[in-house]
Amino acid sequence: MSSKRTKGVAVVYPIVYGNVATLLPQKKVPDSDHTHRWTVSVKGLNGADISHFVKKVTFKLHETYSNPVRVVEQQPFEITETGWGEFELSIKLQFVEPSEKHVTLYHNLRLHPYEEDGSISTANKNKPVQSFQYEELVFTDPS
Ligand SMILES: O=C(Nc1ccc(C(=O)N2CC(c3nccs3)C2)s1)[C@@H]1CCCN1
Repeated sequence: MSSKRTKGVAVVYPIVYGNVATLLPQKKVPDSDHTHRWTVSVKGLNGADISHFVKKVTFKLHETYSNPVRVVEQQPFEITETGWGEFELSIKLQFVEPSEKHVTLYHNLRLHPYEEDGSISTANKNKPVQSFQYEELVFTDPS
C-alpha cells in the first residue's frame, strides 16, 4: 500500500450492521432464563467481505455478559450469544488504513417481532427476527 494519498478523492464503503434472533426451543433452557439466540454482525452489501478495509471489530455487550468486550479480527465480524432481553450494544470498527480513525456504531438488539404500533406481534414465533441498519463509511484522500 503506497504512502501517497490522492487528494480530493473520497471512497465510499457501504456496510450493514445489526442482528438476527431466534427463539430458543423451551426444552433447551430448563435451568436458564435465556429465551433467544442472537447474532450481531457487520458485513458489506449482500454479505460482502469487508476485511479488505476493516481490520478489527470490537463488540461491547451489556456488562452482565461474561467478557462483554468481544474483539473479532477476521471475517465474519459477528458474535453469537443467548439472552433474555434487548439492550444497546456498541460496535467499534478499526481499519486496515492506519490513518483512518475508528468508527463506533450503536445498535439496539432486537429479539421480538414488533407490530407497526410497537406491540409485540404474536404471528410466527419461529420466524427469525432481523434488525439491520445501512451505513456508508466515507474515506477521504485514500492512499
Ligand atoms: O433486557 C434488558 N437488558 C439486558 C441486559 C442483559 C440481558 C441478557 O439477555 N443477558 C445478560 C446475560 C446473562 N445471563 C446470565 C448471566 S449473564 C443474558 S437483557 C433491558 C432491560 C429492560 C429492557 N431491556
